[in-house]
Amino acid sequence: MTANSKFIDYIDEALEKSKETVLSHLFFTYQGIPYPVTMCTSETFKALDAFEARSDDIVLASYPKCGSNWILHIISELMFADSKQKYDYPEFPVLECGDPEKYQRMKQFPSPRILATHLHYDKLPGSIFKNKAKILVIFRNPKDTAVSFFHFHNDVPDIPSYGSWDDFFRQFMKGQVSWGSYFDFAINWNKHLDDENVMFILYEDLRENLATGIKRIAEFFGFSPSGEQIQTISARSTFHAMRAKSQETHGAVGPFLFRKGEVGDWKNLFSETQNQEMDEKFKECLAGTALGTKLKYNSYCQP
Ligand SMILES: Nc1ncnc2c1ncn2[C@@H]1O[C@H](COP(=O)(O)OS(=O)(=O)O)[C@@H](OP(=O)(O)O)[C@H]1O
Repeated sequence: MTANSKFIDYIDEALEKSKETVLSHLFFTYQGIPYPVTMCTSETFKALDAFEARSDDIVLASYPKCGSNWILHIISELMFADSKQKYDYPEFPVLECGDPEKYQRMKQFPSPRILATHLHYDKLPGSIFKNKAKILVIFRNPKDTAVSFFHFHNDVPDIPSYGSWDDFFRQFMKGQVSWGSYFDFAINWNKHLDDENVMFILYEDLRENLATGIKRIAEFFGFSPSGEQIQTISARSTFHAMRAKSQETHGAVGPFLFRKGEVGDWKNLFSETQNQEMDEKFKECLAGTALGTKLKYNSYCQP
């Protein structure tokens, strides 16, 4: 990613819009889900219905703050190892963000195109399934996800802040945050983890063993990096390596986006009552499900 890429331009534009936006005006609702007015519009959502996916598109699906920029980086490294061509981000990679004409422009882009998305499964454009694009879905434990989301709002100077962690927690649990409820997102995906062309990856597993995760991702998308290339990509994809380059890759927001990259940071913010409330919600929504097991909640969300 270069300093002049569309990626940084788009983030800077969204930050500029955020400066003039107060929290009470940050969201608009489209088909029942709140989205930030600084990044999404209903015109773009309508245009998205007609988006034509390709079978070789690389789809990266995640709820916000579950590591999408990490996976994007790994994929672009794999593409570089494969073809020696840098993926130049001709467009901001989050499919649902941007102007409605972006889908027309995207028709001209060479394959493979990288499509990141925070959309819930049932809001994804039908052509992704019809044309059998491969989808990598990345999940992170809900407690660290919430904490990362809160800090993003409250640490980035131009993004509307919440009054306190307690305020944010209340809204997160109600799903009144950008891209809606973590739990609805998870319930929706739970039914599709074994679908053809879908692969699941857990943030915490990737952190535990980056090289193994990169190998799995490469195999899924049909890249064949050598052992040495896997090692090089792993070294370039650690939190510290990515944070060190974050201003270059993501502009002013970089150091806030690559904040801590830890597992268990929730222990610094969750009260006993909030722990119990989220444990109950997890039980109600995901306990005993395939995704509930894959999230390893007892390992990552218990004190
Ligand atoms: N390499 C690497 N290793 C470990 N963790 C990493 C890495 N890259 C990004 N991150 C962490 O991912 C969190 C941001 O998630 P997203 O990229 O999905 O954010 S966004 O929704 O696109 O804004 C954010 O988490 P927190 O640090 O907990 O806030 C990032 O630090």
